[in-house]
Amino acid sequence: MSENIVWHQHIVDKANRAGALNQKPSVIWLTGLSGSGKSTVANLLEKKLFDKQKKTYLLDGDNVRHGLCGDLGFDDKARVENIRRVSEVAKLFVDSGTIVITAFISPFKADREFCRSLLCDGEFIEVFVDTPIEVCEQRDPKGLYKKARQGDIKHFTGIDSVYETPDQPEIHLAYSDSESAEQSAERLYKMLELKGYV
Ligand SMILES: Nc1ncnc2c1ncn2[C@@H]1O[C@H](COP(=O)(O)OS(=O)(=O)O)[C@@H](OP(=O)(O)O)[C@H]1O
Ligand SMILES: Nc1ncnc2c1ncn2[C@@H]1O[C@H](COP(=O)(O)OP(=O)(O)O)[C@@H](O)[C@H]1O
Repeated sequence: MSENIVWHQHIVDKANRAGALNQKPSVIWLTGLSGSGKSTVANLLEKKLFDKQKKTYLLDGDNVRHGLCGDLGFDDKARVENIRRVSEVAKLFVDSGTIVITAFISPFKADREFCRSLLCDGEFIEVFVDTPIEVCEQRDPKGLYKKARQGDIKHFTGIDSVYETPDQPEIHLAYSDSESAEQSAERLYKMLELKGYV
């Protein structure tokens, strides 16, 4: 924290904003390997919420790395800083009353827990997009696994960079041939409804 700073209490607060929007602000944190389906499911979920007039924002690794985190690479230190910045941004969005969906590999448990620690109880929902690396590599939507195997990309998650599996995610999207991305998004949406977030 910077020195000599004083927190300003604003007249309009998170509860006021959330009340006006008739929703419970939260962070739906999708984590998983590259190609596991985070962006696809996150997009479909945001569309479902948007169609119900909910105020949402989707923070996606590839996109955030075009701007806010464009100066960061993929070694461990850079990934920690990436998730630290994203967590702080997510917290600001929650303060604005928004339902935030994030799609970052976020390979380290401590960093995911850091985001949880910034928020109030129940505001952080960890979703483990648990697709085996063999399936991700087979999909290889951006051709990155191929490049990583050829040695053209260093520190690639699951190949020469670690992914720490969540121990107790709020939601576990276990890979199955029979559950489509649309069905996974619907399952997440129903959970949000059931638990009173929307
Ligand atoms: N070395 C390496 N390892 C993993 N991923 C890589 C790498 N280099 C580039 N990319 C692309 O960057 C996307 C992951 O960015 P993230 O910000 O989500 O990563 S992290 O949370 O900081 O680990 C990731 O996006 P997704 O495939 O959507 O996960 C890739 O498109
Ligand atoms: N059940 C599923 N859930 C999510 N993605 C799936 C599923 N089945 C196939 N896919 C495909 O897998 C790829 C996942 O890519 P993407 O969503 O970019 O993953 P990530 O954001 O985790 O890198 C997409 O091409 C998507 O269409």
